[in-house]
Amino acid sequence: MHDVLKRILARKQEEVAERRERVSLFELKARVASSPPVRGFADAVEAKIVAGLPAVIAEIKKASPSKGMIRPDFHPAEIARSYEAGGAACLSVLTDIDFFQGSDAYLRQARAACSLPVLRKDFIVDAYQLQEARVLGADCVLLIAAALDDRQLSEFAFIADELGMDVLVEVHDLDELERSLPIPARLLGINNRNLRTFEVSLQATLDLKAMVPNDRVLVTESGIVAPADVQLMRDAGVHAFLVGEAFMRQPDPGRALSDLFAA
Ligand SMILES: O=P(O)(O)OC[C@@H](O)[C@@H](O)c1c[nH]c2ccccc12
Repeated sequence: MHDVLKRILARKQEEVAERRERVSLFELKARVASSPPVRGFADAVEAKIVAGLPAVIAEIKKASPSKGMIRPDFHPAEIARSYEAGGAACLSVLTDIDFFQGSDAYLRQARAACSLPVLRKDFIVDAYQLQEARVLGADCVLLIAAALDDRQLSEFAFIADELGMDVLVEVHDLDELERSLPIPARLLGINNRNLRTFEVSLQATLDLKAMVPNDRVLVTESGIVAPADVQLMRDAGVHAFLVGEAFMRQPDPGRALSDLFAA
């Protein structure tokens, strides 16, 4: 069993060092000052739930380390418009280059094409990436508990908040959940995929659900592909979903979204 997350994080440290060479933190902070206002990400998720609707964070993902190429014919702006028409609450855009074939440009293109709030889906290991996310137009960032120690988690959540962005804290097991609860993030993601082994089980959400306080919005992440999966989550009282692959494999991703959540 090789630890994929470890490899991704090692490479990410190098990538951040390279980026910092090209654009200094000083320069980046100047760009933050002239960034357009954020769109409320957590607000958009909560608005759907309050209205009795599923809150779907629809992901724009070309490829992944576990699945390889998912969507060769890949046009982020078109996908964003399709998701918006299909009823998505928000978008999630992969920006990691080396493992997910993502790009900062994809986030910019997707956000410019619609009015939905956007999550920068990447492996944040350095505060530099938070400034970068804000400049790119991210309305929310992902903080992965498995990738960060307690100090980084709280520090990065604080900085994201200062930059006006919402935070989705992601956990996969009880230890990570307990470490994440002191973080005042409104959105708590339970990843059904273990990022070290890529094994997926919706049981992860069901097992941890009872330990999530009511003041957090629980987002179930990964492996939601069929109406039965959606029903299982609804029966457990989970109403926010992060879904990528199931939509990306269909010609019309927004149609796939409304079909999956129609029942
Ligand atoms: O394509 P799926 O199985 O619907 O999963 C989407 C999303 O949950 C997944 O891409 C994801 C969740 N957490 C992550 C962290 C890094 C990279 C990717 C992810």
